[in-house]
Amino acid sequence: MAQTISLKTEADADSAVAKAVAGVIAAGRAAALRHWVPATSGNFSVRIDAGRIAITRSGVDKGNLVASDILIQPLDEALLPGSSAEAELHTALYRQRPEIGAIFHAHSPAATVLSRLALGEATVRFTGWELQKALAGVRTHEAIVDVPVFANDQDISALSGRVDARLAQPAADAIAAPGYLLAGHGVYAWGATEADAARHLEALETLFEFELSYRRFIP
Ligand SMILES: CSCCC(=O)C(=O)COP(=O)(O)O
Ligand SMILES: [Zn+2]
Repeated sequence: MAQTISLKTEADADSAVAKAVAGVIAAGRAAALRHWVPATSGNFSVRIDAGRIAITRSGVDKGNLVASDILIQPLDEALLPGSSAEAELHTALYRQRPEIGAIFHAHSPAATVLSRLALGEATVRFTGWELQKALAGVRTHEAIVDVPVFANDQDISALSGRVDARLAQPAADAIAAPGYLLAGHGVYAWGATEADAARHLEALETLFEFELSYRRFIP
């Protein structure tokens, strides 16, 4: 009996890994179809369990991922060889927020351009858009939703520290979006599940496009 239980537990663990890997592959393909991850940019991760994530290797085409392009990264260990250049931005967030199940990073034109325009404001603030309601916790177009903007940095540990510090102190008068912008670089979005992270990424990308268009008409 004990042997049967142990085999079942191993099978469950294998299936959790396979499900997370499949989720990463699907997220990369979906982003590539939208032209959000040009030239190997972007990185994608899905939580397997409390202590592990599946995450894309560095430098691979995120639109054509195969299982060997994905690493199984323990959250309490050093980054594996071949890790994404930005893996620490994923692992730090998963460690701090157990409710996060997936994190997707893209280099879409709207996120990359708007983040540069908004760097001086430190935040992209949305209000008045019905699509805001696609973001967790937003119930009305009248809500005020903040997306923090950070200066880009090649020192990912330093950047990760700044992201963690700022996300820990959201504005009292706004709802914190499930994502942030890196100026001239792209967007990070997350959710409790892969589907939530995908919806958040799509909603944020579209809201960035709205905002860019809208800003052309206002002084
Ligand atoms: C070619 S884009 C420069 C690196 C980057 O910003 C990115 O998102 C992809 O890096 P990775 O190491 O995860 O492939
Ligand atoms: Zn990037």
